[in-house]
Amino acid sequence: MTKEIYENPDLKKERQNCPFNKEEITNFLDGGKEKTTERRQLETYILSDEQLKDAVPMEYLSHADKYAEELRKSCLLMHKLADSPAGQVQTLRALMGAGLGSAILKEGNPIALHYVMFIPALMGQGTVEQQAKWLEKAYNLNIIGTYAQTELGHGTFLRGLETKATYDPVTKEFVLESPSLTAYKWWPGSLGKTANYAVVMAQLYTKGKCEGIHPFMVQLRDEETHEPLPGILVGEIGPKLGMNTNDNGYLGFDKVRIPREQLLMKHSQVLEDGTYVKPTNSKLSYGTMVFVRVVVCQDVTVNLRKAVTIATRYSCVRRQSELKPGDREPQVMDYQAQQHKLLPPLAATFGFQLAADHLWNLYNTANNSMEQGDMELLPDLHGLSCALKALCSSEAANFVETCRQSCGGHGYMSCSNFPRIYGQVTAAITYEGENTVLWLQVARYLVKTRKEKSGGLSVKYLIDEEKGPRTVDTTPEGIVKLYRRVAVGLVDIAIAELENNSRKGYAPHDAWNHAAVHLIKAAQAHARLFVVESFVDSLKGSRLSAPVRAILSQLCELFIIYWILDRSGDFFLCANLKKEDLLQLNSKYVQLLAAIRPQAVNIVDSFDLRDEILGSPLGCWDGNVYQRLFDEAAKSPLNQKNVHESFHKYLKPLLKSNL
Ligand SMILES: CC(C)(COP(=O)(O)OP(=O)(O)OC[C@H]1O[C@@H](n2cnc3c(N)ncnc32)[C@H](O)[C@@H]1OP(=O)(O)O)[C@@H](O)C(=O)NCCC(=O)NCCSC(=O)/C=C/CC(=O)O
Ligand SMILES: Cc1cc2nc3c(=O)[nH]c(=O)nc-3n(C[C@H](O)[C@H](O)[C@H](O)COP(=O)(O)OP(=O)(O)OC[C@H]3O[C@@H](n4cnc5c(N)ncnc54)[C@H](O)[C@@H]3O)c2cc1C
Repeated sequence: MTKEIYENPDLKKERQNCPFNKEEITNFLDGGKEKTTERRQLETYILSDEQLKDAVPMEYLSHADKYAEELRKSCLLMHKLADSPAGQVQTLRALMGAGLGSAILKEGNPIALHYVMFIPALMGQGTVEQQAKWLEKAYNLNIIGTYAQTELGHGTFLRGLETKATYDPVTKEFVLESPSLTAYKWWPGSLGKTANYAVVMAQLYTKGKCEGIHPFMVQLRDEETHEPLPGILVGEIGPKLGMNTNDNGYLGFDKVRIPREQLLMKHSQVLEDGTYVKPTNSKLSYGTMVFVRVVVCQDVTVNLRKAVTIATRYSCVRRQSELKPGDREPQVMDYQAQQHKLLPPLAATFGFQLAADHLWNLYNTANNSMEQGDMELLPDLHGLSCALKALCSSEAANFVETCRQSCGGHGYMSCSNFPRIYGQVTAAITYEGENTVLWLQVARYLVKTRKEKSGGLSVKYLIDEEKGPRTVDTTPEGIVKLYRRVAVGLVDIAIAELENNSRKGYAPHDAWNHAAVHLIKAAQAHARLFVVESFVDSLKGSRLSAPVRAILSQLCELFIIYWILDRSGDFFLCANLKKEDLLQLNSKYVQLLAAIRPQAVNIVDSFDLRDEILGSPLGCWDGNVYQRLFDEAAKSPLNQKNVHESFHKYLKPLLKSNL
């Protein structure tokens, strides 16, 4: 007899009469039907492997056992690469990301940095000969590497890094030293116990002169015994807010000698006699970070998609309180307040994905031209990658926390998966460039462009400023113009602040520091303009059926209005917005909440996120929330016996002690 598949009746009702083809949205997000098929095959290939399932929930393991268990699964995943139906590159991309990879390696991937930064650093910083020497070993996992840049005393200020690499022309070697405790590398993933090699970023000294930060290939551990090599002091930094098996570690050097050829010399060189050959652009050694910032935008979007799916399905299963006196308790998704919490992040997942796709294309174009020696696109790529990484990570972290809060007490359970999702997304605010620092990098680029009237495609609006009447048109295209006016206006306000500070007699660095609040606002407005424009333009340019276009256009309109209502001061200040315009936008916003509400479950179903990837009893497709919560509670070691042994040891004596 076929087992009746349970489906929560409320979810079942939500799914009836869906006006659009969910598969079409799935294909749109995957990049085509073939990509969807490939992804599903890969997910089945990985998720059906019983050896990759956790015998007990990771929460109940020790720090060391969590690491060992995640390393076991991570190594097993690497063995599965060869037979993957999706090919190595696609499979690795999926396994290193926030979707399929996190479904298996819930506490973090001990070898993530090998693929996320070590290999990209070898490719981006190594000569053809150096790539030939090490890349094959890296791809074959004969060596495991990390990217060791941040130190105990410095993460942001790269020019302040202390690790030294001094060239010895007699032996034709570099001598690596950590001159102080603060010079110890601190944070690199996979460094604690896993990696045996690292690309180490160090201050290069030759002929008595410091030539700045450069990348060095360094062996850390013996390839057979895994013992640290002489002069290498390495270990793990301890528990963190999340990602506790990413194996973040520390690394100190006590006069470690490496051959000259282990300076990665794609962009700059040191000749045998110690002569330094400069790069065409001194920031090319920062290239690995640019690549990862671009990838971070996609990863935080996947995490946000998971959080929104969990919260949306749960909000349609959960019935609470009384809307109409005497009526049955309503689904909490029927409260406008709940829609206001969940539908903007739902819309944001599309906006961030489309912007991230746009940035990825820019990265590939820029990288190809830089490979030919053409640096023209680098400033725009740096500015945009900083802007989008900072915006997507901070907005996604806030939205994930809102999703967690929207699920009440059950959202606070570890098994809800919100703590892990939040731990992953909030880390992205800090790593790959702390967001405030990146905003200031963006502002530097905007001010320079506005003043010099020259810059890349993403800042063209600062050069060819639109002329004509400053009317307020609240169509999507008209709203993009409002965002553009705000972006220009806030840059001009920041520049006026800088000039005002200079007139007060501030030195340039003080004038800059005392304008930081305005500079950061201008940078954020620039980033929002990019996302809004990508969202509107991508929908205009896409071939979609009328029903799909209708729902995606509603989501787009909701999202671009949401940010106006959230930042209305900027729009009053710079975009000629009037009170009546804002009231009109507010009523449009609540109309859109009501219009999208009936399709919320169908939209998150279109994300096609398997239960194993969501990893949450609150968000399962069938909506069987309460039974699943109970099943999770039953796994607690404390529930294995009615009376825990500690009662007899501690509580009973207390109860009998008549204090
Ligand atoms: C904050 C930074 C960028 C400051 O760098 P600095 O050398 O001090 O440069 P300036 O601020 O003086 O700017 C000079 C000039 O250079 C341009 N520029 C800066 N960075 C880049 C770049 N990456 N690409 C291209 N151009 C760049 C800048 O625009 C200026 O141009 P002008 O024309 O205006 O002169 C730097 O210190 C920095 O990047 N800090 C952040 C460090 C960071 O990101 N660390 C990440 C470590 S790895 C990690 O976190 C891994 C995580 C694990 C995981 O991802 O899983
Ligand atoms: C989960 C995780 C994984 C990581 N993995 C790696 C890795 O694999 N490899 C690696 O090398 N590093 C790694 N890092 C380190 C990470 O790159 C740094 O933490 C990050 O660059 C921030 O630097 P910091 O920690 O020195 O913070 P700081 O820069 O000290 O930030 C402290 C405060 O100072 C402020 N601040 C700093 N400079 C300025 C300024 N110029 N203007 C205004 N405010 C400023 C910041 O905004 C922040 O509020 C990781 C970090 C985390 C959290």
